[in-house]
Formats: sequence, C-alpha cells, structure tokens
Amino acid sequence: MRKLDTRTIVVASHNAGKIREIAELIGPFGFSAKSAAELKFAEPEETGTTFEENAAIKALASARASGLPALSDDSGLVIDALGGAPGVYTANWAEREDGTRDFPWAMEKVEKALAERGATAPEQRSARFVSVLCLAWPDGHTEIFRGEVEGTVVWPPRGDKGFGYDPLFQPQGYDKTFGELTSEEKHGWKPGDATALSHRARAFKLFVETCLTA
Ligand SMILES: O=c1nc[nH]c2c1ncn2[C@H]1C[C@H](O)[C@@H](COP(=O)(O)OP(=O)(O)OP(=O)(O)O)O1
Ligand SMILES: [Mg+2]
Repeated sequence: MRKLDTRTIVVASHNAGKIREIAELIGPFGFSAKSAAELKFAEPEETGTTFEENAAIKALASARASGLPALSDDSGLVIDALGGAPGVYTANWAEREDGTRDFPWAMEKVEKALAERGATAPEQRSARFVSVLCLAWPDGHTEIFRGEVEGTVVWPPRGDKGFGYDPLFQPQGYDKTFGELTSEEKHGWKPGDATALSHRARAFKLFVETCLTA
C-alpha cells in the first residue's frame, strides 16, 4: 500500500461530469489536479473486460504521459435483469456511430431491453452503479478502490442534475434519482464522514483512507 506523497496529480478522465465530481471530492484536500482532457492526452483504448482492468489502463496511461501520479475512474451501471449489462460497456451503449454520446437514447435502449424481458416492476429492476478508482504512479505501481451503490432503474428518467445515466437510477432508500439530487447529496460524503452514497464517493473514501490518511 503506497501513500500519495505529492499534491499534484492528474485526473485520468475525459468525462466532464466525472472530472467535476472528482474535483469536488478532492477539493478539500488541497490538491492541484489537472485532467487528462485538459492536458490533451489521447484517450487510451479501454480493452479490459473488468472495471479494474480499464481503470488501470487509463491511470497508467496518464501517469506515464505526465510523470505524475494519476487517478482514473472506470464505472458503469450493472443491471441484474440484463445479466449485468451494460456494465463495463455502459459508455459504449451511449455511443452513436459518429462517436458522440447520446444518453437519452442510451437510457431508452436500457428501458427497451428491460421491457423485452418483462421487467416492469421495481423489484425486477434492481441495479448497482460501480466505480473503480485506480491511482497509478509513473513507475507502474497501482492502487485500486471499488465503490458500489444499490438501487433501481426507473422509467421515465427524472431530473436534470448530474450526468450520464443519473436520471435513470434511484438509490435504495431514496425517493429521488441521482438526476434529482444535488452533487453534495449524490456524493453523500465529505472528509471525516463515516459513510458515502454514490459509487464514486464510496470508492473515493477508500482512496482517502488508504493513500491520504497518515
Ligand atoms: O455517476 C454516474 N452517473 C451517471 N452515469 C455514470 C456515472 N458513472 C458512470 N456513468 C456512466 C457514464 C459512462 O457512460 C459510463 C462510464 O464509462 P467510462 O469509460 O468509465 O467513462 P467515460 O468513458 O465516460 O470517461 P473516461 O473513461 O474518460 O473516464 O458510465
Ligand atoms: Mg471511457
């Protein structure tokens, strides 16, 4: 287990919504964090079959390109009635032929797949959001943290906060979707808190406890 011994890191992502959330989570720790998007790093091909593999590919690419520690996030929506799909292919499900992302269309695809399987009742629509964070150093060392949050796929999508599939996902115990929660509510965590809500905040809390706390 390696501690982070610098306050300058790269956020190894090209997704604006994720970059904003990671910036919010890391803000109180006084980091200077530039994203791979800002640094104009090429997006590495995500050839892994697990969140862990893809997170490591992205973090190692940014760490080697920058010479700095890099923190990546590989995430997705895992739906039980779809045998775990879209899972590691959650971003691919939103990709149009021209390479642009269309989330309203992706959410309709998810709904069609659930309807085809007759999964209309909430108890047939259980799902979890998964986030795997990887902190990688230029020498190839990696630390991996996984966070998950259980919930239900709703239809129609609700809320215009957040990003991606947020309007489709209602976390267990809440009557709002991630799209209806503020980002503070979605994280459900600040430094010192014993619990977190979102998959990303749960993984981030482990990262803090492992790599930032003395
Ligand atoms: O909290 C979330 N709220 C809504 N949607 C989310 C969330 N977390 C992941 N997602 C979706 C977005 C993307 O379609 C896929 C992750 O794909 P993933 O490859 O990890 O990210 P990405 O390609 O968007 O950015 P990048 O790889 O540059 O970090 O899951
Ligand atoms: Mg990606």
